[in-house]
Amino acid sequence: MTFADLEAKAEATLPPSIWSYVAGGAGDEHTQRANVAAFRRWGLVPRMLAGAARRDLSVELYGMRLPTPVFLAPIGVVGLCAQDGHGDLATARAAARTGVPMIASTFSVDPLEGIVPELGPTPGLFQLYTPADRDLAESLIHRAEAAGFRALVVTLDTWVTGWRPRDLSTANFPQLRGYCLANYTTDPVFRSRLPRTPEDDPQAATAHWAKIFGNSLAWDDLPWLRSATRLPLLLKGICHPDDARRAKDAGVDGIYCSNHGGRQANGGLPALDVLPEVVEAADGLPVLFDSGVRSGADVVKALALGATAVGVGRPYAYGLALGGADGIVHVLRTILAEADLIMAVDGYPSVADLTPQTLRRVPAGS
Ligand SMILES: Cc1cc2nc3c(=O)[nH]c(=O)nc-3n(C[C@H](O)[C@H](O)[C@H](O)COP(=O)(O)O)c2cc1C
Ligand SMILES: CC(C)CC(=O)C(=O)O
Repeated sequence: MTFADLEAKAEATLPPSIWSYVAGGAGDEHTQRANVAAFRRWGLVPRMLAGAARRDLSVELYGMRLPTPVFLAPIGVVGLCAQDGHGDLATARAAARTGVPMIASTFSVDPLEGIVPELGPTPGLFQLYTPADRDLAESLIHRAEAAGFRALVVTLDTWVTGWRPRDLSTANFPQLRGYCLANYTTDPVFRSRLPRTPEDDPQAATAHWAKIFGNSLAWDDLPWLRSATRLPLLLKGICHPDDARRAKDAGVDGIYCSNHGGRQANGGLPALDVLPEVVEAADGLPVLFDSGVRSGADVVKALALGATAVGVGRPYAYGLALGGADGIVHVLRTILAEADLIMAVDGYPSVADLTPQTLRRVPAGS
């Protein structure tokens, strides 16, 4: 099915407030739409007789050979899209079945320790929303390491949530909060900060969580962050080449170019449009990318513009809503099959063959 079919079916399936949360974005959602539209301004140029009867879609990331160049972007409280509430476990099972790595959100509904066993040999990465309490941040990081996650992805663009009219009109956030706490109420440091246990006083636990959620990290915090983990460290939300350079200088292992799918700040450039300059500034560091990826053609274009691996976001949440782990597997296989077929037809046998020369700008208005 096409993304439009998937989206329409998910909207018809999910309760309206959950649909608003997942599908919605910041402001009038111009940037969210622009992320998608940006892919249409690039066209792939086919090459003939290029030996693409066999393709190799694998990529290398931190010593891991990934069978495909796609990963599952972190989606907080994705459990809301799952009929049984265990959306993170379903996502991990889909990752296990496809070999597509999963980035688990700090706001997973299933505690992080339960996610890795479901992944089998497929790598899991842990996404951190850095709480203001550093001991708690370190505790989350060390738990993620002990659980077997293979890299730490620190999200920088969501220390405060964006202006999201759909969520504001459904008053979603007060209700969502309670679902964000699984990795906190299981955390010894978080528990030690509360006068009574979260089981005895869930409201106080939620109030404390809300207080520490927002932490605007600064460059000065990077040495601490770097020293807090032995895992490869990536920064998510980098859209400016100077930030990519500075991150590299601070010793990070990877850049994650994303504008959070247009959920945080409206009025921004499409993430795809900033990808080439971020890749150049990253100067050899792996660059993960997401925001607006809806099809196999989109994956191929982001790779051609220099992404090391490409993140699928909303589409898999919709697959989860429609069919649990099977639904996510279906969405991933559809995207991957299309990417593979485009590379076959267009004569690009491997990811390394996809370069900026693979693309031309589509003339305006066509
Ligand atoms: C419902 C929802 C929840 C999200 N939660 C998180 C999160 O917890 N952490 C994070 O770093 N990004 C989060 N994101 C952003 C995604 O990782 C990704 O950047 C975004 O979905 C890409 O845009 P797209 O889905 O339109 O392609 C979330 C996105 C959605 C749609
Ligand atoms: C609970 C939210 C802050 C998770 C998120 O990152 C998002 O909704 O985009």
